[in-house]
Amino acid sequence: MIEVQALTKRYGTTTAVDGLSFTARPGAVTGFLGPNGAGKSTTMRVAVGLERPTAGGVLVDGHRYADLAAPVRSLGAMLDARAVHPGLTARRHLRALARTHGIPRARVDEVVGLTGLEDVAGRRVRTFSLGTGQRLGIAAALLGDPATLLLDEPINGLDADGVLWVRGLVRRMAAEGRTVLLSSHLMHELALVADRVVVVGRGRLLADTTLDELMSRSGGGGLVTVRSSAPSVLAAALLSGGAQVDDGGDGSLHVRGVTGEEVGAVAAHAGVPLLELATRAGSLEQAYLTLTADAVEHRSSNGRPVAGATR
Ligand SMILES: Nc1ncnc2c1ncn2[C@@H]1O[C@H](COP(=O)(O)OP(=O)(O)OP(=O)(O)O)[C@@H](O)[C@H]1O
Repeated sequence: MIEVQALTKRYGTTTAVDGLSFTARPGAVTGFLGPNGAGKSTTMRVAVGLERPTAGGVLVDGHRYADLAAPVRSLGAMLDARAVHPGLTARRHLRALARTHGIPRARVDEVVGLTGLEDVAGRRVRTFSLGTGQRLGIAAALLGDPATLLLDEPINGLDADGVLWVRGLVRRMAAEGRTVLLSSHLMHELALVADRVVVVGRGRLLADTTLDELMSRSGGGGLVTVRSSAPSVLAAALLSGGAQVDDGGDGSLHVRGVTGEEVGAVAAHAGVPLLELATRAGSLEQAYLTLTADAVEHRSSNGRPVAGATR
């Protein structure tokens, strides 16, 4: 379990994390989401004792990282997959880590197997692709068979196979009862894997919620377009049920605040035959963009956040 408690971290005049509190619980994948510069990496670095908090702190299974009896067995972290000596082979790198932490050599072969690195374990790290390097970073995080796994942007730069693999791995880890905290600046990377999301912007908590709750904030799951032979009767019935209704032309209505199923049920109840019904998904991304709109560091001239902007 990871408990972030009123954490503040300042670098000179920059406040990277600003009174942040949330808990990542065992048996679940917690997505840690926020635009570039939101403070995710800083929070994770504090969790593993690489940074000293300005105020508050992070507890791992009830203890500060520095006070854990066997830190790598409690918490496995991948913060920067490139932080490996490029001249070492993957296996030598993992063996060196294992030796430092008193982990048996046999565990190295286990994590090499778990991360699909068998064919490249004898190759020097400098020859690795980004995706293979990420796998090695995750292998290192798994060495101590930790109860909590902390991965900073593990999906960044992976190909489709790699993305599926990371998703499968973290789901398995959570199913085994482990705590998984996974950061990303992209909602769609977490949408299929996270049980909960903690959304941060400019170091502050913006939401700590389930994906369903987040989606419902954007207006009941998106837009439903419905065409019928009696649009005004249907519009009246939908409005009286609390939906937002706009005229879409051609006898069609644009409906927000209800699901497609609910529109169908209202139409049946009102005795209005439907000619067409379409729902538009993707509102989770919209909910996230709306939530973080004020926290994005880089904007285009039209005031919209620039997709993929970096610091
Ligand atoms: N060592 C440091 N010295 C000064 N400022 C820092 C340092 N580390 C981070 N910051 C600043 O703190 C803020 C939060 O950075 P952080 O890397 O934690 O964000 P992030 O959410 O992980 O973003 P990204 O997705 O870009 O990695 C940024 O404004 C960053 O420039």
